[in-house]
Amino acid sequence: MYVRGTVAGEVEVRTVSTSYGESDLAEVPLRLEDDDSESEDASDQQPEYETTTVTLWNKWTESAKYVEPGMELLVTNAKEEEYQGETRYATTGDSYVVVEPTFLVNVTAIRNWVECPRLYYLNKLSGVPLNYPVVKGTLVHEVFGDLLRGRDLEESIDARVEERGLELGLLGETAEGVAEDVRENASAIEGWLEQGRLTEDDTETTTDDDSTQFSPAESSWRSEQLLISETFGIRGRADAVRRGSPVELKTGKNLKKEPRFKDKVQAACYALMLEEHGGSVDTGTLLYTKNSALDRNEETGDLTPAKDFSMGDGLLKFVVRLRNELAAMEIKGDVPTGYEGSAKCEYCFEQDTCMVVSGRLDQESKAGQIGQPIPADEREYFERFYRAIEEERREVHHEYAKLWEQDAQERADDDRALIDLEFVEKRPLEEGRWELRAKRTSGANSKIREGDFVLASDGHPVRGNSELATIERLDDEVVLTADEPVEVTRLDVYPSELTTDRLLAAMHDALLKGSDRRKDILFGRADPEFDTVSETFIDNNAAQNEAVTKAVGANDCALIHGPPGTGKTYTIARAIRAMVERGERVLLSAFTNRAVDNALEALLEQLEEHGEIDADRVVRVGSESGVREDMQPYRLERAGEPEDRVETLQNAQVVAATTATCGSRVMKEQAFDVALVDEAAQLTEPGTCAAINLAERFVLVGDHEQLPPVVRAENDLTESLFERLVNCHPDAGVMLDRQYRMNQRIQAFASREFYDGKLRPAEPAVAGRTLDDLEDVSRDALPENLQDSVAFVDVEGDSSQYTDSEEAARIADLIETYEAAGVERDDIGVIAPFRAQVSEISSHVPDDVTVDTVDRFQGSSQEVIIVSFTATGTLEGPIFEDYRRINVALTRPKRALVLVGDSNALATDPVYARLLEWANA
Ligand SMILES: Nc1ncnc2c1ncn2[C@@H]1O[C@H](COP(=O)(O)OP(=O)(O)OP(=O)(O)O)[C@@H](O)[C@H]1O
Repeated sequence: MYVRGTVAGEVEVRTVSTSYGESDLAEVPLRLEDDDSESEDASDQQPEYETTTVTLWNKWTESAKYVEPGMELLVTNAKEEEYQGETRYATTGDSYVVVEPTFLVNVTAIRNWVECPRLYYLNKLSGVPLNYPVVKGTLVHEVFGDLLRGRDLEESIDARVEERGLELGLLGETAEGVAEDVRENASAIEGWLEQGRLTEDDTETTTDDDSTQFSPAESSWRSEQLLISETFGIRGRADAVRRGSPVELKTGKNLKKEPRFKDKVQAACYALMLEEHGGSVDTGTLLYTKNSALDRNEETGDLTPAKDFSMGDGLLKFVVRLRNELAAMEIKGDVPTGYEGSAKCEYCFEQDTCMVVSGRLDQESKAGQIGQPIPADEREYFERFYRAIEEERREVHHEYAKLWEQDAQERADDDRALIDLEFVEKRPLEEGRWELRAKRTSGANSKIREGDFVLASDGHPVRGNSELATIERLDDEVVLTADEPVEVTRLDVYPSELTTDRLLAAMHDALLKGSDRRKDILFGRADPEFDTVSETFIDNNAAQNEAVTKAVGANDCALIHGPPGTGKTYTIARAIRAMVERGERVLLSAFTNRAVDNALEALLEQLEEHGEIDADRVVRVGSESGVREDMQPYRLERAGEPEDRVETLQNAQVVAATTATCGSRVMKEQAFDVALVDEAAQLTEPGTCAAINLAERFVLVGDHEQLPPVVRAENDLTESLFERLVNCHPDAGVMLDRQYRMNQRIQAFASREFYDGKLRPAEPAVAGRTLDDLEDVSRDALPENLQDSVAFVDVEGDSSQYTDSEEAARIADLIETYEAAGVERDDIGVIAPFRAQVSEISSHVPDDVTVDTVDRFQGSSQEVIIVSFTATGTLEGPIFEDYRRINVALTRPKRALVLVGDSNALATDPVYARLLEWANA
């Protein structure tokens, strides 16, 4: 049986004499998890939990040593015991003990940890840099996967090397040289597969097409299997699985008979997960691809590339204990010193880095320290943000847990899954991958978008057959590409730690690699300096001109505060043009792809008008699905001849990419004179650092009165660097105060409430905008209350918390009314606070009316905006969470704004009360 609960007190470890001799045991007081958490009164009352004692025997006492009150503990195959009238539990010979099972540890992290816990920590801090061994390793893995899927070796090598043209170019490698290296490694794989075929007969002949090639049989081989364990709190991707057993590929040599211990540990992690999913694993295989390439005269030892080992119970348990040690340390927020393990520092390749990091952060380390620590306030900052980023990581883990904690319908209702798909077909693609098609049986909403990486499964993303797949098309039908032919009936959002990893690396780089001057600015120890620039850049808008002047003249940084519609994009484009004219290399970045493309478009327009640079010197870095159609010609193709690819990037004077992409290995190799970051108020501090780390000076553009950074946890990440610096260095900032969007009456409330009344229409034509300006629209055809540009429609509403069908119905009527007056449907937008209400309204109104949450409307505008407040009774539930959201909603329309809600409910809040007064005026 499973015993699971929260540790309720101190854990005692002692030694006792038993009939088998001396044994260690640990007694853990555990508050058991309630099995019927669905019980009716669960929401009001803290259910009574039962506290019991669980005895962990022998080696499991090692894990008990890390356990602290409050941590979660899971014991499998436990036995029940009666002790003085009380039910207790104890481990058996078949038990596993898992500390914090919802803390999902990556298999590579466990592998690093067993090598040295400090190495694990260092890798986490700095990420994996761009270097040849890493890229070559990836290539060999890709070719291995291709071979397993039956692709021709030479074809695979050529294609894979070409795909990585850009990275190889940055490393100064040639395609031929790399192909040769990969071939050397791959021949070992091919030879071994060939041998396997002869002896094991786990292949079948494919007779389709005109080829009579052998290919590994679907049933016995599988390449790249994604595994997630809900029991052991481990996840990872096995390189391959053969007859249910893990096969790991290592692009190195190993002349011993046995696989390396850390490699065995890695394979054992996969074995644990395969067993959890119903398999029975008794061997693991490590494939050392360098072995067969060695000259037999030079080397002695065991030259066979493939080394099998038997997967013993002891090893599997050891692996779980390692994982427990790591998870417990992370939960406690401790930093490993290296003393936890037995690695010898003098043999470690990372010794120097280790000592430098330890010295700079003044951390205890087995390797010792070198150099002076960074100042105390920077160390405090490091610790604070490290903790915040780790909290964010925990939230990603909770997203994973929802894959099994929520049922399919709950996931669908949460917009995290598309369920009930009808599988249509699987089609092999040329490269050995598969195209999968499925029909949607409902028009349900979800967060899943074209280009996304998702978990495609035949029913359950963790327990069923599932695979990572890319969404190629998403309409009535879903078209996916994947490595394995899953008969997909369900898609789940794939939670990724990539963003978290990159935040950590960006923070690390800012503090440990940033210049002293940069850090003086970031920590408020020095004031930003500006050169005098006398040129006039924009002659019809003084604030914009000042902003460009500051951006161009800044030695350190400039901050442009741009309320809605004030020409941020235009100003950015003008500033970049001026920088380019001065011969500077510029990074153009933003939180979203959309903002990057908008700014790029505005820049290209300006450059074209002034014939200043040829468009070849502008490069957009991003994925094919991320970059807007009309910007595709500027997108940097990664595949190709290495030298040519790298030249295209290095020659670019303007490089445009999202801040997330700025944290990629390729972008981290780039250097710029200046980084200009749009949507900076929506970025966390480390998120902003990812971009500004790459440049000598920086310009941030944003509006901290609109949406804050998107983070899952409530902590230091919720305030943007932009906002902090605006307060810390007011002289470096300029506020754009003339808006080109809203008619006078619409902007009045937002200006007064959020911008000290400073926001004004840029021109009389803007101030006097009405629906009458639109072709074939007459306001006279509207009922009187809608003739004004701002109207309030009072709806009592229903009592549901996240939806309001009465409001939805009234909104559908309003849309009809506007249509009757000549307004086009696609000129109308509807904003609601919750996704549930978005769905509700969508089901009432025609498809071509955009209905969405505030988040999706940020950065765009519309002729008519209707806002659904979805609140009745008291305003206890968060309607728009915070006022910044309502600011965004109110500042989207150009000509008409209609607020729909329950006036009695709204009047209970002072800001909404003022809003009502304005709307009803
Ligand atoms: N100085 C200017 N003179 C004339 N038109 C301008 C000027 N500045 C901006 N505009 C116009 O105002 C409109 C809004 O500008 P832009 O798109 O740059 O705004 P924004 O601040 O980026 O908007 P958002 O708040 O949506 O991010 C555009 O049509 C732009 O051409």
